[in-house]
Amino acid sequence: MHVLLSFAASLDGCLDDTTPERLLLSNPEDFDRVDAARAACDAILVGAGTVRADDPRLLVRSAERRAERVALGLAPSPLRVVLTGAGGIDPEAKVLTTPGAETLLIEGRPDLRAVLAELERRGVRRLMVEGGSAVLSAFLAEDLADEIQYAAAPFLIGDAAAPRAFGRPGAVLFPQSPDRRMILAESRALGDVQYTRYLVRRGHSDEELLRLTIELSRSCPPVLKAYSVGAIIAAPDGSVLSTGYSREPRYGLGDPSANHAEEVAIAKLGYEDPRLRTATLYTSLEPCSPRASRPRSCTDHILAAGIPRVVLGWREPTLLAVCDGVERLSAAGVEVLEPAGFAAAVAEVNRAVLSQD
Ligand SMILES: NC(=O)C1=CN([C@@H]2O[C@H](COP(=O)(O)OP(=O)(O)OC[C@H]3O[C@@H](n4cnc5c(N)ncnc54)[C@H](OP(=O)(O)O)[C@@H]3O)[C@@H](O)[C@H]2O)C=CC1
Ligand SMILES: Nc1c(N[C@@H]2O[C@H](COP(=O)(O)O)[C@@H](O)[C@H]2O)[nH]c(=O)[nH]c1=O
Repeated sequence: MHVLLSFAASLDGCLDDTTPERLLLSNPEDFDRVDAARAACDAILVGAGTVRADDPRLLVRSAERRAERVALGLAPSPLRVVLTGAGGIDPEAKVLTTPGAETLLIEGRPDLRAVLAELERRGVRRLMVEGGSAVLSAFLAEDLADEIQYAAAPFLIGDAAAPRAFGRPGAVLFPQSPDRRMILAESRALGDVQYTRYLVRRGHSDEELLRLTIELSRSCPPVLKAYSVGAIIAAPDGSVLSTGYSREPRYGLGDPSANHAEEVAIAKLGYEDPRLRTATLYTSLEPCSPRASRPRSCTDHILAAGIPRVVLGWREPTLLAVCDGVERLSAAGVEVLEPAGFAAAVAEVNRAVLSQD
């Protein structure tokens, strides 16, 4: 299961102030981003403290997004999950009484791994954890988070008693330490809010890095005539050197709407970077060759950069073009690996492109 933590915090790291009113850290643009993230999940989880403080409904707000979910055969809003310990929650809480989604109340503070196993049993593949402080910290401290979506609000709270995003400094031992830096997957301004997305490293295997390319590919601006692809370039010890995704806004390559994941990841380093000569390029979809939108295909870029090893999630289907990337790379002496078990997830990200006549 993919576990995504989502929160907004002030510049001094607070999730809230100490007044009883709900503090809005996000702006309308950012709340809309959160709404889209909710709509892309199977379940939204919060702790009892958040229900007591905010009394949220935890529903997808946009009628259009609810309709899109229904068209895919899903419930209009994801399953709502509330964790409580000894305290319980008010039976009149909106999360229990507002219609629009099922609510699962998990009582008695079970082990979080058992919670995830239960949700998996119910078919949850993407879980969004929306807070609060104790629950976000617990998921990170127990190394159960795959991704963090963080909105920084342009003000300070300045109150030591206000809840912090991740516990008190020094009080929790987080595995996401300076020795295990997270991967910066996205950062952009949404009005006066800075939105940042990190992917959390939980291993160094080929499969782990390939899985993260698929998560990166979910950032691609969707279009019907091109695939959504994610790419990561990593050193032999698994440390990430660069990332890219299709149509990532990056200039210097030409029209950004034609950008391919692999070329962006390579361009961020430059052909002359010596680390490319021992690196592995991970990509959710076979590198293109030939290419209609630009003279140089991603296969050309990989060969020109001297990258000796490529790991891919899915061979390009014969739909938009006939791709011979794997053959060309192999013929040039590049080691190409295609681990099993990733095709369905890549196809799912690209379902709109693949379902065209
Ligand atoms: N800015 C933002 O994006 C967000 C801000 N917030 C803010 O966060 C604050 C609430 O945070 P907080 O008080 O820490 O509450 P939480 O929402 O993190 O809930 C904590 C409670 O969850 C229950 N629980 C069950 N299992 C666990 C577990 N394994 N680990 C931790 N808790 C568990 C316990 O309930 P019990 O008490 O019943 O034992 C515990 O007290 C509010 O001020 C809210 O406004 C919340 C969400 C997002
Ligand atoms: N205040 C705050 C957040 N708060 C989160 O939103 C929840 C309320 O959602 P709703 O169900 O729509 O009422 C609340 O319980 C908490 O999880 N989130 C953010 O992205 N930005 C913000 O500024």
